[in-house]
Amino acid sequence: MTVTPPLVLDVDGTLTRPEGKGIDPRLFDPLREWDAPVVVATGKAFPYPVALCHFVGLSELVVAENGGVVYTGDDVFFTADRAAAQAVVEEYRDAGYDLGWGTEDTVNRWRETEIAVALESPVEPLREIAASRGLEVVDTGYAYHVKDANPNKGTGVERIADHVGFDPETAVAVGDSVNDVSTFELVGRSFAVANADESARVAADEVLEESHADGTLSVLERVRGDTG
Ligand SMILES: O=C(O)COP(=O)(O)O
Ligand SMILES: [Mg+2]
Repeated sequence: MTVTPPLVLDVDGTLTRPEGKGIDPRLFDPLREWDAPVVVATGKAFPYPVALCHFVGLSELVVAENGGVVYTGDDVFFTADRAAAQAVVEEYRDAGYDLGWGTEDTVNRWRETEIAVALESPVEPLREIAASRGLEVVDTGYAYHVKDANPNKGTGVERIADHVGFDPETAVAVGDSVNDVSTFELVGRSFAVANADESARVAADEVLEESHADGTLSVLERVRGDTG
């Protein structure tokens, strides 16, 4: 008899299909029917994971903005300040660079605690300006995130686990990039999908043979407890 573990799931590169084809719908039913808490831990702005949970029919247990925003299902916590990141991007813009998202910029529009910059934009000047203001730049493979070094996905998951009442040591995490290292370090068992970056591969207990959502589906098969 095995018990179904809580899950901590990254989104981009982990629940998605390759080549920008969005979330793999084969995950919807197993996640909705998962017999333990499912925490979505992402670098995306807060509304994105909330909407994902809402439309898939999951409880809203959300770490957004790489730990800057945490929703326990009852309370929202903001653990970093957008103003500091905003100052970095103002200086970056003044130096002639662009965030790369176009005029409406829905990537940052609802972002409360950090700012994301497109991978097409030059990263070295961004890193220099961020460092001079005590912030860091995290490259997830999907965007550069200008953020406070302190909160991370792991601190957010810890807060949710405490509130919901599970031991992170019993949880299983799946992810693909450096912003998942903190959750991999927190939980009892961690998996990097085959498309994961070097940091995630090194931090994970196991690197999967399958990539993207195929990898996550294989983890669900393996760790799901007996129902009877
Ligand atoms: O927003 C990003 O850059 C990456 O998002 P993720 O943490 O869900 O992979
Ligand atoms: Mg990811």
